Amino acid sequence: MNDIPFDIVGFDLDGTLLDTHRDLGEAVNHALELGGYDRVPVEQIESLIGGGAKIMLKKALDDAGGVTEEEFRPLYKALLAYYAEHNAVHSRPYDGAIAMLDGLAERGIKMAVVTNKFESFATDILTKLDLASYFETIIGGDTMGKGRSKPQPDPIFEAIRRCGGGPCVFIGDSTYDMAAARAANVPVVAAAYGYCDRPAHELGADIVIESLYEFIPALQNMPALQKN
Ligand SMILES: O=C(O)COP(=O)(O)O
Ligand SMILES: [Mg+2]
Repeated sequence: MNDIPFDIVGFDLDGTLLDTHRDLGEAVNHALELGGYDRVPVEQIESLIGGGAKIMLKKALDDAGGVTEEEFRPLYKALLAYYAEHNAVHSRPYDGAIAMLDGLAERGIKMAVVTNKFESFATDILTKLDLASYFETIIGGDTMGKGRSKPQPDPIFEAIRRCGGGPCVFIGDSTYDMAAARAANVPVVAAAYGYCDRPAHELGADIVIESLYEFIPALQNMPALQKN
């Protein structure tokens, strides 16, 4: 029986379902080294995650002094090539993720991933971690076309559509997620354990959780704020 007031749950990926910062950090460091810059601690990369790989590398290079568009392009290409080969070396679901996904599946909830990663990377990682089958659809930063990724609402609308419609709640860890969910008019939960580019309680979420074990209990207590 479904005891939560939603039929659809949309998930951000990096910093929400999966701890991916080490693999992303290694990819950034690969590009930094190629450009002749010093490596940075992978923990430092966390706050750069959320807007996709391009923004992550841009921010890392800005911190290192900045580059021209011409210098940027080959480094970005190198990052993507490296990440394609090393995207699930250290990346793992957060504690409580599997039990939570099973709990939602038992309730007949349709689940979707809405990430700013490239769709192919997201699908590849979730497949390698044996998690892809939980999801009705995986929508990446490139799925909807240019200018239509989070913080735009488009990928959330598309996820709801692909899940057959119905009341939806979204969970994410960054300002991109909060803005996208607000623009799509769906309630939103903040993952305080993630890479929050702002303190979790300042993200403007309806609810803040400290671990994925808290997610289903939080949903049970959440009124259906919106029928889509
Ligand atoms: O890789 C990123 O920067 C963003 O990914 P996310 O949308 O899954 O957090
Ligand atoms: Mg995220």
